[in-house]
Amino acid sequence: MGAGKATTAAGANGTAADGEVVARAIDLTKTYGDKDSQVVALDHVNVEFMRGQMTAIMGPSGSGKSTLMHCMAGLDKPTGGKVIVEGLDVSAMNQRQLTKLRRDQIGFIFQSFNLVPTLTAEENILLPLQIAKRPIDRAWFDKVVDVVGLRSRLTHRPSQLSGGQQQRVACARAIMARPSVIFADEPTGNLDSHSSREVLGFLKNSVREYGQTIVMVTHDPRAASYADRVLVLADGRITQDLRHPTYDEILEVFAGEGDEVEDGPQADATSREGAE
Ligand SMILES: Nc1ncnc2c1ncn2[C@@H]1O[C@H](COP(=O)(O)OP(=O)(O)OP(=O)(O)O)[C@@H](O)[C@H]1O
Repeated sequence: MGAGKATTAAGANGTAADGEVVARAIDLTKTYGDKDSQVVALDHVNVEFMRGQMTAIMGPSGSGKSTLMHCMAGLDKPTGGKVIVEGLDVSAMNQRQLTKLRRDQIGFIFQSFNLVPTLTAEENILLPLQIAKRPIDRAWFDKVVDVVGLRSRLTHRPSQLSGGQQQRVACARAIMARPSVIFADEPTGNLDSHSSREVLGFLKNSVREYGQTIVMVTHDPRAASYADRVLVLADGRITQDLRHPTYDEILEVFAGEGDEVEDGPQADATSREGAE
């Protein structure tokens, strides 16, 4: 692991050095199954996510990345410990409170875009606000649409858009409600290198320009190199916490772990341009 000037390893306890905490896990534990066949997906994880930062979560398959994100987002109940988002104890919330939290404070971007096929791009972007009966800030909508470069595609349905364009619609939808934190689960997993760069560039831009907080699970070291911080999970624990690591420093962490991290044509071609 590089420990150069730009890359500050903050130990493996996930405690960030500075800034305002948006979300934190305290002693977070998640087990599946019963005593005889128990799987420890998260093993006493302590981590803080800071406002205005993009954090990538990496690690081998089965290391607990999705479980961590789902617990942080209130989609999954922890077995032990706590999740706090914007000072609210997510782990203690009932279903109604969780629905409100996910509606008001949290944005999601999935690998499979999750757009409504019968709605236009514009309708998809505005849908969560309409469901929540929240007013639509047209000036913000215009800004977001211009940043994602979808102005000429607003009347198109998902089937009439490329994968990258569909994912940019999903990004716009997530950011439209100005959530406290966006959780992205392999947002570039289904995209070619060009579209990946577009989507990552947009996410990075929203962090830089609007102070958006993003937590993104990825297997792609190129995608992770866009992040301000890279957390590495192994066996349900945080084993590395890297600040502004370069692509090479990220690769070094996984050196010798074979096929656990993508370094194929897509990863190779996803340049870091726009990442800094
Ligand atoms: N619903 C479930 N029931 C039982 N075990 C589960 C369940 N969900 C996850 N697990 C187990 O918990 C562990 C962590 O899974 P998780 O999906 O969080 O890993 P991951 O790092 O996201 O993996 P991947 O990169 O393959 O998506 C794995 O051993 C997995 O098999």
